[in-house]
Amino acid sequence: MSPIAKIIRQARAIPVIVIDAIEDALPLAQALRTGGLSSMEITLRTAAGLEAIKRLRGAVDGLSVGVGTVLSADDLKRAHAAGADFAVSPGFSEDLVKLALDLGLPYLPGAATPGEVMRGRALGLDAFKFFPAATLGGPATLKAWGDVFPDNHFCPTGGVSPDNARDYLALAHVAAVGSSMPAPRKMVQEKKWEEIKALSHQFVASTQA
Ligand SMILES: O=C(O)C(=O)C[C@H](O)[C@H](O)COP(=O)(O)O
Repeated sequence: MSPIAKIIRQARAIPVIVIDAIEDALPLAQALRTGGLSSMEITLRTAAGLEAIKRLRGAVDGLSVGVGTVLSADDLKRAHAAGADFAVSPGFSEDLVKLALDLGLPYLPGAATPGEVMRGRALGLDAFKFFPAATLGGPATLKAWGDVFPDNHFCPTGGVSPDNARDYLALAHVAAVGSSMPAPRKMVQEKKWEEIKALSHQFVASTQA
């Protein structure tokens, strides 16, 4: 199993974070961790994302900090330099896969079709983000993928909630689920750390058997 497959299998529940204010990084990370989460994916959708990754490097015990919305080689290089533990893209790019391998950065590209999974496998990958999961057919699509890619590890993201997380995780090749549910952007902006802690608990509970 590759390092990224191990990371997502261990995490099981991955919160996808959009952060606007850098001073929110630490209290947010602490709320997620206290809520039982062991990883977070900080997207590069905002300027504060990269700085948040830098600040959180090794800052919260037991919390691995990944980077999300990696769209370019530059994104990947900057995230690596910032100390990201892993990187995630919404889609598939051979160039990014090769760069991540060169950098030695555990990398989870998105896959929306079996063809993309096959291209990733050809480069030695064994783990993929299935995005956007709900609109691509949800657990039913991943069940069909499991018949042909039983040795791969998937992280469905997009429309995942405590109501359907178990439907995904019941599939052996689903290693983890990703969701913005534990820390909605507005709630982070309003610094509602107690609510985020409670939602994190709820998200974690929904991923347990
Ligand atoms: O930013 C990225 O790199 C993405 O891939 C998108 C996020 O993973 C989804 O937006 C989360 O989806 P929701 O949990 O339905 O809000």
